[in-house]
Amino acid sequence: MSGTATSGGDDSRWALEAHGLGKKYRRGWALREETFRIPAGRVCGLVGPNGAGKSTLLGIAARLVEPTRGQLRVFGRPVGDPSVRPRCAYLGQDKPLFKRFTVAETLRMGQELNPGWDQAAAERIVREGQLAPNAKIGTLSGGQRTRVAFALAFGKRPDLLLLDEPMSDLDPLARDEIGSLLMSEVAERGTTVLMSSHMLSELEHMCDFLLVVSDGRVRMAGDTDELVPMHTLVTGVTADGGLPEALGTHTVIDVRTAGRQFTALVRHEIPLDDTWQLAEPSLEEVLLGYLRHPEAPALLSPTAVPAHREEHAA
Ligand SMILES: Nc1ncnc2c1ncn2[C@@H]1O[C@H](COP(=O)(O)OP(=O)(O)OP(=O)(O)O)[C@@H](O)[C@H]1O
Repeated sequence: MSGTATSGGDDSRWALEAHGLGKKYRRGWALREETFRIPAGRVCGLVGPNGAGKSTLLGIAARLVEPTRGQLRVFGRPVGDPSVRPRCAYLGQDKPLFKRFTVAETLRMGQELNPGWDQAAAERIVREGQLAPNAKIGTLSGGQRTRVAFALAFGKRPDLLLLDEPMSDLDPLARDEIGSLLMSEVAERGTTVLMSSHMLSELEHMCDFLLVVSDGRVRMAGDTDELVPMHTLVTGVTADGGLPEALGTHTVIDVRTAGRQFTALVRHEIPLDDTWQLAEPSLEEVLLGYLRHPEAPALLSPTAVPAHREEHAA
């Protein structure tokens, strides 16, 4: 849990707490009045298909998008509270930087705008990418610009880091390096990270909490350590081309068949019949099951469900 939360009291245990949070655009709901929470000090993977509502949620947390309904609390405070902004850093997909600024001028701007600025941390990130301080942002490659944007975000020393597909244009070495940096920030400072990504293997490696969204709805949320063991991969022989009847007493999320053999991802409420071959799935297998079947019943672990809150002060 975070050792950096400063607002005191129980609420600062939760980095984000959404109550009936919704965003409606002209064409419809991007986020459909959802209720969930993310504990402080965790690395939370935000997963979902294109158009699921991930950027919308990150945008609301970064105060770039105004919610239509409900409220979002950050470390126990309403997202619009002036105390919230200095504690958050946001890295969007488009990474807006001033093209005419040099790398050094960009970091200087970060220093001037952020009272808790850590110049050494920001410079280290830039140096490790062999970026010349006098290089103009406009002359950098997409991945190099991403590195500068990361330097700005880390230099701010935020308690909450909001990352929208942060590593999509980094080469494998840079991905690995920035990923390690992220993990050491979390370990050393208790920083909370909410990170959208389509790279399931990367999420498996980095995240200890998950928020899966599809069509604006939360489909799964909670500790990976809680969520994954609630599922079993069941392999057996099909009965008349279908699933054995006995499997029907469980929640079957996804089924794959090859010849007469089936492999089903099952959410088990009671122990499974051990005449089948049973195995614990990987996080990636669980995520793929829920992504393939957004109609599967939602699963929120108790950690991800906020206590009822009467007041809705915005
Ligand atoms: N500014 C906007 N105006 C109108 N509709 C929008 C706007 N931003 C997002 N939407 C719509 O809201 C829905 C959710 O979009 P969002 O960008 O949050 O999805 P996403 O999960 O981040 O997708 P991706 O993985 O492709 O980045 C989509 O249907 C999108 O078209």
